[in-house]
Amino acid sequence: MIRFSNVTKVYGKDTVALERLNLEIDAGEFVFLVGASGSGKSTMVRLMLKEMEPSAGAIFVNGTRLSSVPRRRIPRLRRDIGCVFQDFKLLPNKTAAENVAYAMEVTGQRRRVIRTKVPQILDLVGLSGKMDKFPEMLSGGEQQRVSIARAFVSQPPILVADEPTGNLDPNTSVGIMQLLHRINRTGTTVVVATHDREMVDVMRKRVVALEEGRIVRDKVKGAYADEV
Ligand SMILES: Nc1ncnc2c1ncn2[C@@H]1O[C@H](COP(=O)(O)OP(=O)(O)OP(=O)(O)O)[C@@H](O)[C@H]1O
Repeated sequence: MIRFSNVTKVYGKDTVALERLNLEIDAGEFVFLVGASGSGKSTMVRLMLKEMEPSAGAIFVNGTRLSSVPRRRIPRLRRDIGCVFQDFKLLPNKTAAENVAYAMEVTGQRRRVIRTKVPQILDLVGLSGKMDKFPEMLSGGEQQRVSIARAFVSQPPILVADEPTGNLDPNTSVGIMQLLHRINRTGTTVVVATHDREMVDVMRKRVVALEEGRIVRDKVKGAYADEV
């Protein structure tokens, strides 16, 4: 589903963010990318979204080599990867429902589909009573739920989250992780970059640990928590 093949990313002249990295994530997996600040997590996320190109090596998403995707087809590619960020990235002048609807509009979905799906997805993330609230009227956890709803409303095969709980308190974070887990159970491949070790241990999922742009551990479900 997602494959990094010998990927190196160098920023500028000599900042090596990833070094000959190999990783394979199968369809339906839930994978944490962990590592200290600067270890390369966000770089991996940005490469998966084709926000930039690797310096060497190749990235495949759904069997497609990203470097062969022309610029004009990037929007189509992004439809297959929902993304969630630490700072939610909601439009402040739109309500929760409008934020989700807008994401569907820009990908060309029909009005009728949007009208049906928006309430359904907001209900799924536990926000049916807050559809008409603007982001500033919502808590951080609620805002993140809106952004997850927005990322997932078209049921992409992959959902990528970069520090989704970075701005949230521990209890709220657990709720967000449980939501991502539920989304994963519907068959969506979920990749979460985080430095929240406690959360990672609780979740008992595959954990890929990065250090200075290299994978130093790759543990399947549960094994990681037992070791540390
Ligand atoms: N746009 C950029 N230009 C130059 N160097 C960059 C850029 N983005 C990241 N880097 C460098 O690449 C390395 C990896 O950064 P990256 O953001 O991928 O790490 P990270 O694990 O996501 O860190 P954090 O947890 O702090 O977000 C770091 O040394 C960082 O300083």
